[in-house]
Amino acid sequence: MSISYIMHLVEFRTNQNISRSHAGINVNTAARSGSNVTEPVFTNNTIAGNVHIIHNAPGFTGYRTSCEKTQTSAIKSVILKYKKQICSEYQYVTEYNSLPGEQVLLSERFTQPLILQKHRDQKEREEELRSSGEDFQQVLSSKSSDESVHVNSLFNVDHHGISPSAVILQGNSGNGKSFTVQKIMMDWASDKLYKERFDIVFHLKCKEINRISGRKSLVEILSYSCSLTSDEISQILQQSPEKVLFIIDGFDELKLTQDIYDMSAHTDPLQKAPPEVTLCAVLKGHILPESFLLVTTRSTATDTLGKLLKGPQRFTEIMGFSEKSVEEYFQKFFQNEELFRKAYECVRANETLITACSIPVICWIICTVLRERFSAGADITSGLETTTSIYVDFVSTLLEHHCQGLSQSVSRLLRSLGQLAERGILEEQVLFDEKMVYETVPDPASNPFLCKFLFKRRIRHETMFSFMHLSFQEFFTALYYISLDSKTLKEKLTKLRSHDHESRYAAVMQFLFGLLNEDVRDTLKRKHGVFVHPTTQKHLKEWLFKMYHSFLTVHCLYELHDESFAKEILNEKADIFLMYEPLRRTDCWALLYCCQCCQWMKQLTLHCCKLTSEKLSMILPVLHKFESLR
Ligand SMILES: Nc1ncnc2c1ncn2[C@@H]1O[C@H](COP(=O)(O)OP(=O)(O)OP(=O)(O)O)[C@@H](O)[C@H]1O
Repeated sequence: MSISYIMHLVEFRTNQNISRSHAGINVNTAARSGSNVTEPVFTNNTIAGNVHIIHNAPGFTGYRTSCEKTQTSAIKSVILKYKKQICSEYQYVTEYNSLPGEQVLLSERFTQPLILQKHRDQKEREEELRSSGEDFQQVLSSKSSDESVHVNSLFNVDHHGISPSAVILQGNSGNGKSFTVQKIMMDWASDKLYKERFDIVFHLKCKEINRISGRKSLVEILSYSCSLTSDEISQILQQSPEKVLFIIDGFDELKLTQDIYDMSAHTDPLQKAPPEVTLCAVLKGHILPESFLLVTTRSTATDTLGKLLKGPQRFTEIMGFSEKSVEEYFQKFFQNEELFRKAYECVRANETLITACSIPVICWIICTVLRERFSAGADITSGLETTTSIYVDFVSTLLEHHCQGLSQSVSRLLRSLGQLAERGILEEQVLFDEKMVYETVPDPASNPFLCKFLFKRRIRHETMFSFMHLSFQEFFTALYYISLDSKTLKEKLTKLRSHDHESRYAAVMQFLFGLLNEDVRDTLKRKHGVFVHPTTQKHLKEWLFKMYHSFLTVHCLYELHDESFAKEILNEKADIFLMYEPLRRTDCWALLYCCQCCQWMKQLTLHCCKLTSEKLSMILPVLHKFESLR
């Protein structure tokens, strides 16, 4: 028998006794029951003879032999090669719409997200979920000043002088966990991060581990996911386990089986077991207890992870982008000052979108659609993509790229989310208890649109769920309403309005019109099997004729983006626009779209702006900008 790598410890096991020794200089052997050791021959790395060998037996603390010293430099060169390989692979990102071979440099995209190192309480959560626009940015920036943490200090000692063995990095879907992991890998491999701290960093993706079949050891699992051979990995793990970092991405996606609780603890990196059992042995600290862990997860699986993971643990959360990071992202994306300014101003003038931009994947969607518009030479004054279309793109992106093995059909999932969202709006809730969620959504843990929180309630924990932001709750309500027949919809809207939720009602109405848009309707039907009920479209349009709320009308028309209908409505209802309500800066796009559709609207708007009440003056700089773009 020969083994191709040096063993630090070799166990020769007989049926009766086990004797251990440290290889290289001092090896004990014993015969199998009833037989002899048949002339074992030890030649450098080769051991011949009728012997049974178990690698890396527990208890090994690391002897440094002269032989090993030469291997240390061999290992160094293996790690160097590994780092080079990581750099060449991780320097690029493949975007969701990339064609084969199309890639973007990570450095041209990556923008520092806001990472907090604390659990927020119920009040703080509610505040984040309900605020929007400038208020929302204030909420974020108040946290960024004193509670934010940089990736390079994730493993630093705390004020008790304790450094964590395992760091949890929680974040909502699309908030940038995998992207941050890619950046950490890239920075480590290029010696910019954790250089002294970790000799080696392994990156394991849970969704890939799910696809591995059969029984596998840790070394085998690692060898599938990186360029190193099993032998190289074994050597590295044995050399200095306390300098090993495992980054495990997407714990929420790991398919856990009963085996992880039933199987006896295994401690050997070469012992085979179902892949999830092997991985959990690493998480629990049974295998390589001295090593370090960074595990990313959505909030829906954080409690399970916390129970499995070895200690001391540290909890951190990716909050997404602050206002400054959104601007930086746009700048990086467009790499052209004029286009960046145009795009950023567009988004800033839309309160809902600028708030949603704290979710990095939304920034990517918006920049991508705007770039397409710009390159097609679209006239910017015709407006940005509608808010609804961006939300639909977001839903499609998460369903297509961030969902593995949904337990139900997409249309059912969306419907159940809509029912939960509606109930929340009627009951004025943004946080839902478990009972309420399980009554409507069958499998909330695997739902990428829901977030889960644990709150301390006296001596217990309480689990609550929410949408990523109140605007998503409003969007999913509208998505549910749009497929109802006109009679039911009418009842629902009446109820919504009578609950005195004027701003919720207005937001749902805007999304409803956005969902009526022809392109959006087509996407929903084609991709997700969601149909607009035939009677509903007619009902909603009729309703708009009767509505006496000038700015809600303008926003609904903008979301619908049907020019001839907009003209018809505006001419019909000219009288309601003679009395302008106070303008907000965020009304610009909708207002300008209507100005485009109807000449008198434009004159009226400019006339009103000349009246310059304090609020009207807020809109002027933006209006002038648009005028100059013409
Ligand atoms: N820090 C960032 N800088 C630039 N873009 C980012 C950043 N974070 C995320 N993105 C963009 O958002 C997209 C989604 O991010 P990512 O895949 O990392 O989310 P995630 O948190 O891992 O989601 P999930 O939990 O669904 O797997 C990325 O493909 C990228 O376009």
